[in-house]
Parts: sequence; structure tokens; C-alpha cells
Amino acid sequence: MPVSDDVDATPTAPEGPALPINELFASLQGEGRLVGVPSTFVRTSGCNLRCWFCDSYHTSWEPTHAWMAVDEVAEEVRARGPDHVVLTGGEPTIHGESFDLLDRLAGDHHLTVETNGTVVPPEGTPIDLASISPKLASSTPTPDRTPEAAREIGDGDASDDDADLASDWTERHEENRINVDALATLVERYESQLKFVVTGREDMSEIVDLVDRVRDAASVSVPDDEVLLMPEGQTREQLAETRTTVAELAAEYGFRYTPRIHVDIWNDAPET
Ligand SMILES: C[S@@+](CC[C@H](N)C(=O)[O-])C[C@H]1O[C@@H](n2cnc3c(N)ncnc32)[C@H](O)[C@@H]1O
Ligand SMILES: Nc1nc2[nH]cc(C(=O)O)c2c(=O)[nH]1
Ligand code: SF4
Ligand SMILES: [Mg+2]
Repeated sequence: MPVSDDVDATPTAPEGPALPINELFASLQGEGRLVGVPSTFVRTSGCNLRCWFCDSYHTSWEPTHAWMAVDEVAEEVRARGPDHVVLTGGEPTIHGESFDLLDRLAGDHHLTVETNGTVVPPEGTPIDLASISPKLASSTPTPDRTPEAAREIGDGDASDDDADLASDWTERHEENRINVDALATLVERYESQLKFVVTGREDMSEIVDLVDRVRDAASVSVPDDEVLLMPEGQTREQLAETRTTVAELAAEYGFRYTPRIHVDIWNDAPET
């Protein structure tokens, strides 16, 4: 989707600290332990990974954004009202200015950061909930697992351009998707949830193994109820195919299940 209509489409960065903003909107937190809480979402553009199923295509595969000064983002957030703010992307932690924004908002707001867990914020960065979604092998793009396939564009066979684009990122995504030290630091420093996107039973051994590695590396405990399984799916129809399996896996393994209520309610509409 294009840059949010509500975001001033400044083509170049303004003077001073600024962020590439894809959309800024008020909605309900749709995922995780704060599901249902009215929240303002700030979605930065740009990502260091390329999940083939990324539901925010215009922040990763084809980044689209307006530039907004950090001050302007903070003002917009205040104007929207909700106490809860969700900083997401793209990958918000690849922009140093995201941490300036969190500093600006701290105190007056509850700050959730949605992150893939590959980058550690500078020490002292105020975050009330680190919502960490480490990326599994099943997220890696390949000629068969492409962004067009995820969005069900075309006849089911990837176009040559789409397959080439996906293969250009296979290695880089695979190399960078897991950083156990970063995950351990995040869970040590912040209230956290580990929110895995699950495509099927095949993902479970990797989840169990990764949770064990984070537990070994971290000096704090990571209880099972901070490990969340979330069904993969960008649309209601796709979620309908994965959610029962994922819910049953959560019950079987003793992890938590999280729905994606915004998709159930608003499907894949922008600014929801
Ligand atoms: C677009 S990402 C942005 C934040 C960060 N880059 C990350 O991946 O955590 C926001 C959330 O959506 C999840 N997500 C993205 N595509 C998804 C899909 N097709 N099905 C389920 N969850 C998805 C991510 O795992 C993450 O929890
Ligand atoms: N309603 C709603 N809840 C969300 N929780 C995390 C989201 C995200 O994209 O990071 C998200 C989102 O895109 N919409
Ligand atoms: S890490 Fe997050 S934003 Fe980046 S491609 Fe994956 S789901 Fe999309
Ligand atoms: Mg989302």
C-alpha cells in the first residue's frame, strides 16, 4: 500500500532527526499479550530481512515512505490520543532516530516495539514491551516462496522477476535472521514476548531449540507463557487455514497462542 494519506509526503528528509514513515494510525493492538488495547501505530519503512510472507510489503520488499521529523511524529502521536504506542515497521531498530522517538514519548506513553530481534537498542532506550518476533527458516524467501506467492498474486507460479528477487535475498535473510546474543539482551533488559509466526508443525523443533538457546544465553528466565505462537496469514482466508493447527500446537507444547484480531476484523486493509 502507498504511504498513508495522513502522512505528509515529504520526498526528502527534513532538517534534524527524521524517520521514513510508511503509516501512522490508531487501531487496536491486534497481536500478543496486549491484544485489544487501543494504540497508536507508527510504522517505519525499511528492513534488514525479507520474510517472503511479510504482511508489510511496502516497508520491506518495496519500501514506501514519507519523511517525518521525530518531533512531528511525536506531535501526531499525542494528537491521536491513546496512551499505548506501537513502534513497528519494517524493522524500526535499524533507524537510530527510532530511539530518539522512544526517548521523546517515554513517560507519557506505554511503548511497545515490534522487532525481529536482530538489533540491540542503545542502553537506556525506554521500551515497556519488547515484542520480539524472531524469524524461522520457514520465513526465508526462495524461488518457490516469494512475496507474490504470499500475496496470492498471479496464477500461483512465481514470475521470473519475483523468483529472482526472492533468491537475491535468500542468503542474506538466512545469515541475519537469528542473533541469539541480541535476543538474550532484549529479554534481559525488557518486559518481553517472543512471538513466533508459525506456518505449520514443521516449525516447532526450531522454536523449541531457539527458546532453549535464548534461555541458556540469558541471565533471566523466559517462561513458557512469554512464548507466543501466531498463525501465519496476511488475510482472513489465509489465517483460516493456519489458525487451528497453530492453536492446537500451542496447547500441545504449553506455549501461548495469539490471534491476529486486526486481520479477523479488518482483513488486510491499510492503517489497521
Ligand atoms: C511487519 S512486522 C514489523 C516488525 C518486525 N520487522 C518483525 O518482523 O517483528 C510486524 C509483525 O507482523 C508479523 N508478520 C509479518 N508477516 C506476517 C504474516 N504473513 N503472518 C503473520 N504474522 C506476520 C511479524 O512477525 C511481526 O510480529
Ligand atoms: N492492529 C494491529 N496490531 C498490530 N500489532 C502488531 C502489528 C505490526 O504490524 O507490527 C500490528 C498491526 O499492523 N495492526
Ligand atoms: S522482519 Fe518484519 S518487516 Fe522485515 S520482512 Fe520480516 S516481517 Fe517484514
Ligand atoms: Mg501488522
